[in-house]
Amino acid sequence: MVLTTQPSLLDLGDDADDAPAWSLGAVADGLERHVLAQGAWVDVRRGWLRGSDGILATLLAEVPWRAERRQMYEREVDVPRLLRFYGEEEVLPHACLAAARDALSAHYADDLAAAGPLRTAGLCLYRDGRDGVAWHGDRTGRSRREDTVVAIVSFGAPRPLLLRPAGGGPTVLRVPVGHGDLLVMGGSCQRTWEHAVPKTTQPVGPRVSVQLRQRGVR
Ligand SMILES: O=C(O)CCC(=O)C(=O)O
Ligand SMILES: [Fe+2]
Repeated sequence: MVLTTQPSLLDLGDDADDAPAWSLGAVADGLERHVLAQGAWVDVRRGWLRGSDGILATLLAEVPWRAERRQMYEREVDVPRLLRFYGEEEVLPHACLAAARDALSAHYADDLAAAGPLRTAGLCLYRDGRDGVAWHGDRTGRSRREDTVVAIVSFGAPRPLLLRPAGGGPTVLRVPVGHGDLLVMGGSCQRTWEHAVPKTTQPVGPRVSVQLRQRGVR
């Protein structure tokens, strides 16, 4: 009798050697929870998505990245990162992103129950240290009033994601995220805390952030 091994359902990528080009670990495996004040929490799972360099190359090449401008007082300025938002009906630019979204929706089902699974994907490309995102909460839509889960999968050069209480104060949490790391903000985090990815003068390669959100949250 010949014994064969069943490939894991999550080893979905294929390359010439028949080894998976990418795979997802179990979400719970090595997940660390940081409990913050006022009903907020942040979960971190390092190296969740294996094969992240190949995924980064695909995302850099195939996502129709767009530069945006934003009104800042009297001036219009460049948003310091490139963006592409995928609504819930759109096909995501890499199969791993749909697998990640579905695995996270299952893992966080209790937290998501009030408004349904993760459905949209906001992609940001930080080209180098001159790109970043200033302090903010993701408060457009129902997250202004209600708890939500925002899950971020990162590819490429790690950049620190910082958290501080809403309205200012010292940084309480600083988590470098890149290379397939997962960071999930939950509970009241978008209302009661702020997050940022500061610009840096250090030489740093590109990073892509994929933010998975529920319907009606930006
Ligand atoms: O770079 C990140 O992972 C954070 C991006 C972010 O906070 C946002 O786009 O709302
Ligand atoms: Fe954000």
